[in-house]
Amino acid sequence: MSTLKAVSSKLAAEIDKELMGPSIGFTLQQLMELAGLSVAEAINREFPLKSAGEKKNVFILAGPGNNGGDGLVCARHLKLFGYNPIVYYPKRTEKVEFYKQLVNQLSFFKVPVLGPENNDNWLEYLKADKTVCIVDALFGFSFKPPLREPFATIIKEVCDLQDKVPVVTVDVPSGWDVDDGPVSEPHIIPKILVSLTVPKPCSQFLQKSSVHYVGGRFIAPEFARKYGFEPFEYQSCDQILKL
Ligand SMILES: NC(=O)C1=CN([C@@H]2O[C@H](COP(=O)(O)OP(=O)(O)OC[C@H]3O[C@@H](n4cnc5c(N)ncnc54)[C@H](O)[C@@H]3O)[C@@H](O)[C@H]2O)[C@@H](O)CC1
Ligand SMILES: [K+]
Repeated sequence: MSTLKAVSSKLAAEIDKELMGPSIGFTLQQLMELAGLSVAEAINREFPLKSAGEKKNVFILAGPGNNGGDGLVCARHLKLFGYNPIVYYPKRTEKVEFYKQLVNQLSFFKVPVLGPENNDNWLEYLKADKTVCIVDALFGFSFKPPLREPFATIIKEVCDLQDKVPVVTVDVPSGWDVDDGPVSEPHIIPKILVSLTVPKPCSQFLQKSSVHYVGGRFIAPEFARKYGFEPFEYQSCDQILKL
């Protein structure tokens, strides 16, 4: 088991900037692909299809920023893994071309993407008895409370469901303060958290029964140490590590 280290929202943004800056030169698309793949791998690890019987649906809630983009990528990989992903993407970032491309890729794989054109009635499409988990990819480390609509309502709806359908959170539980944890009621209680690159301080407020993974395997050991944490000891070709 690794020692749990966390970086603040401010430091997480600096890490992101340096990874995509001129000296390292990752593109956002590259990092997002690896981030989304790691979330899909965590879902497959926790809810392998062979033991999930008839349940194959995974409901992905995708937010307006890069956390939402991770959710779109995750949906595509889940489809390739044999799940039946359904995406609700209420507020699309039309000005960034590659978000449109991610949606086109989902339609190429016949993954439904719901939104205003379905009157935003995502709950009608969520069949609790057929759904393995809900993926919370609404907000990540750039979220600043208080929640604005329509997301305040969506998060309340998730909270009403979370006793029946487990929530898998991407990087930061949506609606939580990245540094201070849950700041409003009701709040999302993830069964599984996949922290990307390195956990954020709010992860200390996870319930003891929750499962915590780190994913987004894209940094060199020296880079981790420079930002004050020990590199995570991923095994073999795994994209995730249980903390
Ligand atoms: N280095 C990494 O670890 C990487 C992180 N990625 C993901 O990128 C995320 C950060 O992405 P972003 O910086 O785009 O930001 P987020 O996706 O966290 O959220 C930003 C969006 O949320 C909206 N928002 C913020 N506060 C709100 C409020 N109170 N009510 C309603 N809307 C609100 C903003 O207007 C903006 O559209 C990470 O958490 C992670 O999921 C990956 O995509 C790539 C690599
Ligand atoms: K999230």
